[in-house]
Amino acid sequence: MTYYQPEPAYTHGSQSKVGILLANLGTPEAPTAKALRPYLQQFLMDRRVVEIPRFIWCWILHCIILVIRPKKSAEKYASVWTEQGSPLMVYAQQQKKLLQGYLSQKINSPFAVELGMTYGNPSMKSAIESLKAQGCDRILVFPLYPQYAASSTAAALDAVWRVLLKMRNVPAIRTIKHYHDHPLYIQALASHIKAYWQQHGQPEKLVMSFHGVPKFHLLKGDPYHCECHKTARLLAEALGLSKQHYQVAFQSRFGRQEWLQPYLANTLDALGKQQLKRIDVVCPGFSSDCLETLEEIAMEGKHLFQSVGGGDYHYIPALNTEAVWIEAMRDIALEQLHGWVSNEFDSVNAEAEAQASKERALAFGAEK
Ligand SMILES: C=CC1=C(C)c2cc3[nH]c(cc4nc(cc5[nH]c(cc1n2)c(C)c5CCC(=O)O)C(CCC(=O)O)=C4C)c(C)c3C=C
Ligand SMILES: [Fe+2]
Ligand SMILES: [Fe+2]
Repeated sequence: MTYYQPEPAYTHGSQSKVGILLANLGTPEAPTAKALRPYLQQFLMDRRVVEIPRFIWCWILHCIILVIRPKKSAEKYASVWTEQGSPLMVYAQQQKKLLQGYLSQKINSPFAVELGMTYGNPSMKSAIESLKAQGCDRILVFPLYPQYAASSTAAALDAVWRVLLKMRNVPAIRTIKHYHDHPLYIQALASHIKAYWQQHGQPEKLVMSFHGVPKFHLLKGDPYHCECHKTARLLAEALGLSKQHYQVAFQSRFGRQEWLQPYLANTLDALGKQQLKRIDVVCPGFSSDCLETLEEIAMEGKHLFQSVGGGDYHYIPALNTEAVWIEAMRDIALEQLHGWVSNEFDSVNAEAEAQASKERALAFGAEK
């Protein structure tokens, strides 16, 4: 017996690959209370997600939350479940396949893409083991969260570190912390929204809704709140929206603590009472649709807004498998893979560099 996992056989001279590990949250296996229980238990036992002291939290979680919530959440999941499974999983698998294809047109050296979930399956362990079995000794971790939050991004990275802690032959690791202000991400959002408006017309107001976190995370230095606001500002600029034409809100409050404000429910209530003729809601922090967008925003939100006098309500789908988004993912990954893969960008850069140095040499010669 050894503490460290057995390794794939090491062979001299084998070509090493680069792995891209798409990291996402995870989702239950089925829309049932039975499947929700272990998922919620793993999720809500994570200290990154709930920071209440363990002895109090274990009691609350097991005696109250895991008794009541699985059934309620299962009903919500059932309302968005597809024939292929949970929307989050379906989109994440499609994103993985598409990214693999898009990258293969740009990368000349061997690479592999895998999907790993912080909670549930495919686990981070299975994803990393699969990358290693395919010969990857360098891995880029690409969280599918544009804005950094300790409760999402750091939780995903923790799940990666936990796997590595038990590994004898640890791969080199690079991580993407965030891309909330990356021009390609902002452009992808803007062109996706513009295309939606071309087809469906434009609203009086665009609500940009982000997943919430407890307010004390912000007070203790989590940059998530600021990153959400920066995304919103850049997106509004790219769409040419002035301040009165958009609003930021935070959704999915969990528990009794104060969360980031304004709450989406209050925002929709106020906008509905103003009897706006039409609002659109978009969730820029979700790279794919999931329970939180399809049920809470597209269904519950619409009901809230219209029940107090609001007019038309459109939910603009997440980026999902839009080509602009997969291209953005590819190019964000390529920036971070610099020096690890050979690609067209490198040859373009190499050509530009060669040309620049030729010009410098000529200029130097002329000066002399
Ligand atoms: C931006 C990403 C996310 C952050 C930050 C985040 C923080 C956070 N979430 C909870 C509690 C729950 N979230 C749940 C679902 C869920 N959360 C995210 C993303 C972020 N969460 C996604 C994409 C999803 C949907 C998953 C899916 O299967 O579609 C749930 C489970 C559903 C339910 O029972 O309501 C809980 C619980 C907390 C407490 C938190 C920050 C502290
Ligand atoms: Fe969440
Ligand atoms: Fe802030």
